[in-house]
Amino acid sequence: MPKVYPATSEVRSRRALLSREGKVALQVICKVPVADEGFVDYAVEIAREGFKVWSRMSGNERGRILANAGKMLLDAHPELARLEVLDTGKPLSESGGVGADSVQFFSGLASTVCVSGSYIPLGSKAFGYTRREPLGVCVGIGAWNYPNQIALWKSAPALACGNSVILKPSELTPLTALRIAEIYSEAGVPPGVFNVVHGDHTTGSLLAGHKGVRKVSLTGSVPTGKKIMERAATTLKTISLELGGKSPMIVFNDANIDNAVRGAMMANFYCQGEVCSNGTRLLVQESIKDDFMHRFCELTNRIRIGDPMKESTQFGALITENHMKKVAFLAISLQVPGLPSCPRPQRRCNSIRNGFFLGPVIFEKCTKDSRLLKEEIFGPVACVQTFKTEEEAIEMANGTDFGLAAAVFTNDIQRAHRVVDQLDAGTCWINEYNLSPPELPFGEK
Ligand SMILES: NC(=O)c1ccc[n+]([C@@H]2O[C@H](COP(=O)([O-])OP(=O)(O)OC[C@H]3O[C@@H](n4cnc5c(N)ncnc54)[C@H](O)[C@@H]3O)[C@@H](O)[C@H]2O)c1
Ligand SMILES: C[N+](C)(C)CCCC=O
Repeated sequence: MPKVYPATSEVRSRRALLSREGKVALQVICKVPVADEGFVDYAVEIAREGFKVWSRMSGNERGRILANAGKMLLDAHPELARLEVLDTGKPLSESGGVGADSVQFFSGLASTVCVSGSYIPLGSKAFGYTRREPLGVCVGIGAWNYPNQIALWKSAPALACGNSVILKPSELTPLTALRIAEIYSEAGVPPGVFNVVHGDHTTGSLLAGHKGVRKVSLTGSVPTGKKIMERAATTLKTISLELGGKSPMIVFNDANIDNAVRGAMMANFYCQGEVCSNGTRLLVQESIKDDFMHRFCELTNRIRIGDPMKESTQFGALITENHMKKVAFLAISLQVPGLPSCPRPQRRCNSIRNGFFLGPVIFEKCTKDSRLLKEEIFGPVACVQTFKTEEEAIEMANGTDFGLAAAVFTNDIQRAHRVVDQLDAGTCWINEYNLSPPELPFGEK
């Protein structure tokens, strides 16, 4: 059975969008416990027991179980997608699915490079060897925008290598982790190996500082990353941080403009703009700016905003009222120095009374030091700037404290690779945006 901890005295409720007979309403959909210190200790103890069993199995045995889980997760796609819509408010067409492929991919690696070491000859009389060993209990702490994907991207490689996992999903999106735990368990993952602990920053902090935990992997904001780094340092545990971004997308005048506009849509308005790697700083070469803006605004104004449970919806609700207010402040109140080019910054979708809907916004007159160009907004707000030369584009692209992702749109393949080589970003795409198959690493530089 998956380890689901019993309710504590403190209970947090969750309001979410429910779709009934075409009407969208805000309702409490579940209550989850917030794990306190006692529960965190309990979870770590259970995970250590699970580790003893799992780490002693051969990579091949683990791989077989994970392959089974990967298939079951794929089959459960419709259900996981629906749960993710309930949790997040993002459209069904953009939910779930992403993640099962990661479990399938890592299942295939479980008995290969993940676990093999090297043989080192030391003359004729001796040799040395290295071993790759699992760490022990690994903690995954998740953000709310991709709950399925985060749970699976974190657990798949850790489990393939023989670690046990404690996942703490975001307190805003608790649902899918529990179903994923059930599926892992049904697929044959032994008790204590994949565990879910619910809670907020207090629970996350307890896990990050726990002496029985060997590694923490966070997907979240930069401030949280700094706090986790501090907490993890108290026990010298290793960490992986997947944090925020303010990524550039460069469009040169020789690019296929329709493809660049498609890329800009994907890089800004997919998942209501709540994507870490989004290319929210659109750098467009001056000579094609008018054409680009015309087509970009036209497509943006055609986005179908609405009930996230409807297959035809392309743009759902933001995660919480507070988040919507923050995005709206930046997108509506902070119109410095001009009005948005694409006039769609309405607070709510007209056809939906409830829910935190905020239409897409495109700014094209941002001054260099505008907050719009510096801060991660994490909502449907795109900023367009122009450049004259390749050198200028590279300088503008690198003018950020973040370094998560970037893209270059051009038909000149030599220029594409030359520019990518000079970009300070962890993931760079050419004539594409936000592709992230499991075969490729994803993350900060
Ligand atoms: N790089 C990536 O792969 C990636 C992917 C998705 C989201 N993100 C980033 O996540 C952010 C949005 O997500 P969010 O609002 O949930 O982020 P957040 O940092 O507020 O919270 C993330 C997780 O950390 C926990 N947490 C918060 N404070 C903590 C603390 N002091 N100690 C331990 N745990 C703590 C939360 O409970 C949550 O589970 C954005 O900045 C976005 O760019 C990054
Ligand atoms: C799969 N995407 C779209 C690249 C999202 C990765 C996670 C970032 O928020």
